[in-house]
Amino acid sequence: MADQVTSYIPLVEPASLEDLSQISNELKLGIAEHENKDYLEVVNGWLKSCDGLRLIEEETVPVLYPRIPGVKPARKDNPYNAWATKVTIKGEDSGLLAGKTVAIKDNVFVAGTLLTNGSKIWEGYTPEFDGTVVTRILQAGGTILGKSTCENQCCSGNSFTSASGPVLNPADQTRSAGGSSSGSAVLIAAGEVDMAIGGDQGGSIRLPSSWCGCVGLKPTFGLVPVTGSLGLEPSIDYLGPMASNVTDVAKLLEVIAGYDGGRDHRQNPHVTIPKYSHLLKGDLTGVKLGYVKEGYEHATPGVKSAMADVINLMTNCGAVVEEVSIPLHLQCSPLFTISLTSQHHTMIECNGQPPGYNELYSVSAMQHFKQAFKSRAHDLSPTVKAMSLFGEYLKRKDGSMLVGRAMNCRPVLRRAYNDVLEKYDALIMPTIPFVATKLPPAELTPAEFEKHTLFNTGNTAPFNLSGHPALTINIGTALPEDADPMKLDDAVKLPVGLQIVCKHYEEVKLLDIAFGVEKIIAQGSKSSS
Ligand SMILES: NC(=O)c1ccccc1
Repeated sequence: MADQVTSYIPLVEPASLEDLSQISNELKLGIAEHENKDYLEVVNGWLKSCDGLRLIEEETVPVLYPRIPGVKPARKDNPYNAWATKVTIKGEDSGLLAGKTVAIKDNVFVAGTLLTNGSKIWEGYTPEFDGTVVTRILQAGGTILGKSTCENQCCSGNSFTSASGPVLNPADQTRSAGGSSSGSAVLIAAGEVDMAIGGDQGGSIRLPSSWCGCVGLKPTFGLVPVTGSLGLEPSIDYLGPMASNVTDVAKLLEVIAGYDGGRDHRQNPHVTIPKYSHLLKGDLTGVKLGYVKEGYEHATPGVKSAMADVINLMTNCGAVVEEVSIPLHLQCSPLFTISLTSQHHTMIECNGQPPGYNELYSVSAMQHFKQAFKSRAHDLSPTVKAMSLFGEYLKRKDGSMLVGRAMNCRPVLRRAYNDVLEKYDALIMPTIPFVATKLPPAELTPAEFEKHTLFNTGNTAPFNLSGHPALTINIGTALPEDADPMKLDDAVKLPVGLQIVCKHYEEVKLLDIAFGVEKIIAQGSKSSS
């Protein structure tokens, strides 16, 4: 039939008189009972006109590389619980990622492969197209080995909230791997993949990278398209590269960065993508670094000492490191709380994809979420439930003004960092002021649960709000504060991450500084062994 184009039009029943009179009463629209039938004609006329959608083709994303559905590996093949699903997808024979294996965080679409987003809510959902980053990895010759476990709806900086159970830190399996891209970091640290895609709304790339000893980059807002992934809140959603070294992070960034033809409203079409991986020199001579006092004051002695060591090495290589103060850095946590919690509720009300953006929507994901949320919202984690409660409460109490007020602080925060970045090439601070904590016990009250999920984002979330690119790189290890003082000789030292932050779109400089740090750390460990 010539007039039949699209596959699927979501069904909405025609309105009844009762529907309209109920809504107009609730909204106090001042519509008289006898007028309702006129309004019914207008409303149902609009609804009828929506049938016309059938005549217009829908933007679809072709799946370019064949694959078979994945499988969840058996426990013995998944010692850290870092794989959500294993599926091998081979890309082009050549390209920047030829020979590289990649894991994809389980909030990103891999067509034909189950997606869980760490939550039972998504049980049974299979996306029908690939996230843009997935397509780009395959086009660049990468081989995808599967989906990595992530925290429940990505709402945690720890690694115990996934519906499939805790993800274990390879350095000490009683400890957290960090999250929410927990599996991505663990698979890199355990040597199961070369690289991984992570997602980050408050630190979820950098937190697990830091605690597992990887390199992880949250790019400038909008540099990497998030098309074909499940977000939390459109103004703090990011995808980015993770790997065991700076060169691989630069390569993966080079492949996934860049304009996606308008499928992601966050992107600027005029940004050109440098060949990041060709531009690494690692010369720290004359590089000016601002050591953010507020990001460091609360660090544990072990983390402070690792930071002091790396600063010493950097200074020996000609870098200039000076303490800087940015008081807002410590004061902006309510901005994150408001974006994450109340705005996340908006996402839930909109089935994960708020209307009004000029971008690609996954209608199947919206449909799945809608049905699942109706029947099994009880399966969400206590943190996500608390976010729903808070968001709905704010909505009922006109809290949207609070959201607006908080959003208006964002440019001020951005300027506070930019003012300092006028005088320094980069800001530095520990990514997390303490090393990996013990995985919590299974039975937690909602308040304890919340504490264990939102406790480590103090230095990371500000840059989700400000949009700056922020990278974490391992600078050594430290003893955990809670190590048994009687058994210090047996205690495992755990990775410490250095966070480096540059101006918007200065990923070349950021990666180059990180490359310099990587070099001196490698030299340092050579000379000390
Ligand atoms: N998705 C995130 O980045 C996140 C991190 C930590 C806590 C909550 C969310």
